[in-house]
Amino acid sequence: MIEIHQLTRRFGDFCAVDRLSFSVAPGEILGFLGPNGAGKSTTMKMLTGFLTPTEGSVKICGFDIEKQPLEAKRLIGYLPEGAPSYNDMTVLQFLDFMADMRGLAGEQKSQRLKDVIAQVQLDEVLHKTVDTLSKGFKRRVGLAQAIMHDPKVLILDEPTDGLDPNQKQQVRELILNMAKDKIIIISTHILEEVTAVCTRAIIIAHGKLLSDDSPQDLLARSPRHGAVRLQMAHTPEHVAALKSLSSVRDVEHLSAEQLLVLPRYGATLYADISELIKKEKWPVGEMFAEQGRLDDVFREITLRA
Ligand SMILES: Nc1ncnc2c1ncn2[C@@H]1O[C@H](COP(=O)(O)OP(=O)(O)OP(=O)(O)O)[C@@H](O)[C@H]1O
Repeated sequence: MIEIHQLTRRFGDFCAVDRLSFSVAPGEILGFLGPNGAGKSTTMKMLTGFLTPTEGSVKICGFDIEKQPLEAKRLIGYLPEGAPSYNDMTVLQFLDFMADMRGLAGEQKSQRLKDVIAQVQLDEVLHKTVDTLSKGFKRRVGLAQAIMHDPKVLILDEPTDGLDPNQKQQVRELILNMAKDKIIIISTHILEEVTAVCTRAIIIAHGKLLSDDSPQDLLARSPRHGAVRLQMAHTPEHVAALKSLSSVRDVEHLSAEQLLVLPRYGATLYADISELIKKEKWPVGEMFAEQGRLDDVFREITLRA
């Protein structure tokens, strides 16, 4: 369990993180979201003991990060923002060094190095120095050092930043495969990351917690959630007939061939519209149920703050 209580960080008069409190349990993959400058990295740095809070506390599996830093840090793997340091080491030298730092030795160390290099797919760059790597490979080296000691807690600051779409997919699969009994916190402003890997999402802005929900519940707050898109050449009569259904809140004209039918709060449209189409024998090409858009919800929550 991670327990965060009233966590606050000020830089002079400026409050970057403002009394955040939340807990994360094993098995959860928490997406930590917020616009630029919201306080995500500052929070990650305090969770991992890199930055001292002005007020509040962080407990990692019962160990206070300030009072019992060694016990707490042993349990954490951290991928910070940006790239790993030690630029003049080769990837292999760097990972070997990190394995030593984490107390691995002998056969256990060799096996773990082999496994991590395979998991993060670093074979082709093992003998290149870190400073010559592309941004994507630097992120992957950072990820490899974070998981080296198979930590109970993984804190990843923008883990897929700079990766191409294939690498993003691989890293997300890796995170999902590791998640079983770990606590994983991912800071991101990429909303697709949340639906792809997270079981829960916290949204912050100006250092304050604004929302704490499952990705599904967040999506359900989208004005488009449950809307139905109809592919059909339409007339004002079609629109009027749709609007007369009690489950319909509004009908948006997307193009001459497409209508978006929005539901009243809590209503389900699909069956009502199907029935109308069948009864009136409308020439509908396709009909899609919309899931909603996380970026609409994110904008609504963070712009209101
Ligand atoms: N050492 C510092 N001194 C002064 N201000 C700082 C310091 N570190 C961070 N800040 C400020 O605190 C705020 C939060 O920064 P932080 O890096 O935590 O945001 P973020 O949510 O991670 O943003 P991004 O998505 O852009 O990485 C910003 O306004 C930043 O300028």
